[in-house]
Amino acid sequence: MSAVLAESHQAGSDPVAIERTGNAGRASGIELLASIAGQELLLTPAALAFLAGMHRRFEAIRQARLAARLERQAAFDAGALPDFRQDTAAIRAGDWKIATLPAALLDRRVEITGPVDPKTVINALNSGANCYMADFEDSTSPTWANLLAGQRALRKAVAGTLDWMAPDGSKHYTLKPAEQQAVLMVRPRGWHLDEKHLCVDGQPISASLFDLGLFAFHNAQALAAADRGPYFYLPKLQSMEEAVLWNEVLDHIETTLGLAAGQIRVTVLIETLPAVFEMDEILHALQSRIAGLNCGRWDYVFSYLKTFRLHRDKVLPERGQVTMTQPFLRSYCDLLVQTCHRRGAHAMGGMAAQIPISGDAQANDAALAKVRADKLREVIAGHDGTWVAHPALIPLAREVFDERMPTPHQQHVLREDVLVIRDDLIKPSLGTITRAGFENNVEVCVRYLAAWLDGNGCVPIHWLMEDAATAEIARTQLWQWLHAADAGRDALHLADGTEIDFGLLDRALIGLPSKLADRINLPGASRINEAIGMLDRLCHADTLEEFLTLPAYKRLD
Ligand SMILES: CC(=O)SCCNC(=O)CCNC(=O)[C@H](O)C(C)(C)COP(=O)(O)OP(=O)(O)OC[C@H]1O[C@@H](n2cnc3c(N)ncnc32)[C@H](O)[C@@H]1OP(=O)(O)O
Ligand SMILES: O=CC(=O)O
Ligand SMILES: [Mg+2]
Repeated sequence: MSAVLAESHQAGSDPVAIERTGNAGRASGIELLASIAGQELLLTPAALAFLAGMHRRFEAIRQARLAARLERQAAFDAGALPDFRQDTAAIRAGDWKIATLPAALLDRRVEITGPVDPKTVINALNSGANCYMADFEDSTSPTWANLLAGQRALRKAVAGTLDWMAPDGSKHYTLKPAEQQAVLMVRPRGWHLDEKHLCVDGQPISASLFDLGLFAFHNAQALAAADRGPYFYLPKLQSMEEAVLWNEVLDHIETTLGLAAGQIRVTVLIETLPAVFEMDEILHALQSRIAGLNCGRWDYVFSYLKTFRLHRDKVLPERGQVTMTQPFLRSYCDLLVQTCHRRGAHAMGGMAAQIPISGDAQANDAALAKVRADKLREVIAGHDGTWVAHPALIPLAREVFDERMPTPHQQHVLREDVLVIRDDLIKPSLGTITRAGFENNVEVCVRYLAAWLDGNGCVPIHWLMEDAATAEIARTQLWQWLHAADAGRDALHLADGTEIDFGLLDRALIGLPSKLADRINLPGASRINEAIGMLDRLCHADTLEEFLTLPAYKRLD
């Protein structure tokens, strides 16, 4: 084994054949289309061969699953409504449980999430939370540099050697001892995304396989030896079949890397409207390796909007009014808790968008009160744990869960009182669209997109955490409101009676640069005009773009 391989593959023996990049790599079908210093330590020939093997085995199935999404959406666009499946009724009716949970995942009352830069990784692992979800998805802008810096940071964190010096030398960050660290979980990007910098046989590899595969390749054995995983969060699934695909991928990884069957455990985000109708089926498809389901509320609202993009009777009020106490979101959480606990899985709560507000005690108290109310709602509903966006929120979330959940989890709360039917899950919420709500959607979208294009995937805007999922809600609402008048239908109106038309959008976009002019330190300030142009095009397009990050990724790197 070469020095590089010996350094980069902790297991000591290569489980897969080695191929080479460069000219020889092109001959082997593997091409790296970007280069940053030190990447060869992660993208070793063996790691690349491992990723290529997964691509060759699973790419056609991934494409079939993505095509199935479009087919299903075409039916929704034609008027069909999502519902529980008839062909899987036996799975829902059956009496079965998921595999016993590992000790490290029994008590997950507070999970912190955050992007994968070294400082955040250290702060999150040291934060006192039970778990840390290292996020390559909603909160990471997937520049090549961010992805590889993240993989490198996580690899060093698993090895216990990660440290980081603030650029001005003012603080040296080091990890606490392993037993005091949060349990690491990693969230790869979703099935819809490609990783354009790594091509196999002329095709870009799936971003999910790249993120998860590379992490597993370098860390799985060390984590397994410490009985700490590997553990993953799986995002944006839309169907049982997509869970089957994940299960096959994870089986393959276990076999190839010599892990015990079922060593990899996953938590699936239920964050699309179609998936809420297949929760039992998703648990069943991943029965031997699932640990829980999570209410990914922001993408869930985005998915509701997207699914019903052409359903005039399902238009939601402005973003700020679509809170978790709205009946359709309450039903989603209740059904998730009931489903999980019936099967022996954890029912994880989600993320309140409020973050601590520095320099304004009153506003800070109000923000924290909202987070507290959200966590209280979750623990009362029967959730086994929750998410926080910021370390300062951990004590608050822990206090609420400790008080109401004296046991490590509350799987004994079966929620047999819950009776959720299809119509409960698709009921639109009442409310209004105000001028401020419209303009806020425009501002959030532009500022988030600008930050993302600049390599920053999570930013505070007006003291709310904004990431890809929250920005998607703003973007999709704008498109839906603006296109409500298509095909000769009546336009929608703001609460003040103004018709929602493209003039309204134009005025909001034109006014933005001057509104933000004195904020030169805004994340992504130099990309604001580009973001304005993108939002303008996305809103004018006749069809709704599936994901904001698909066209945006073409402009990255
Ligand atoms: C819809 C979804 O998918 S939710 C999941 C995805 N979203 C997330 O994970 C949100 C993660 N949160 C964040 O990225 C950040 O909290 C932000 C961007 C919202 C705010 O960050 P900042 O403006 O840096 O916050 P602030 O200045 O108050 O940070 C104070 C300290 O806490 C740290 N910190 C803030 N958030 C986190 C976090 N999530 N994990 C670890 N450390 C964090 C900062 O690094 C900073 O550390 P330092 O004192 O050592 O310099
Ligand atoms: O990933 C979480 C969400 O709310 O979206
Ligand atoms: Mg999400």
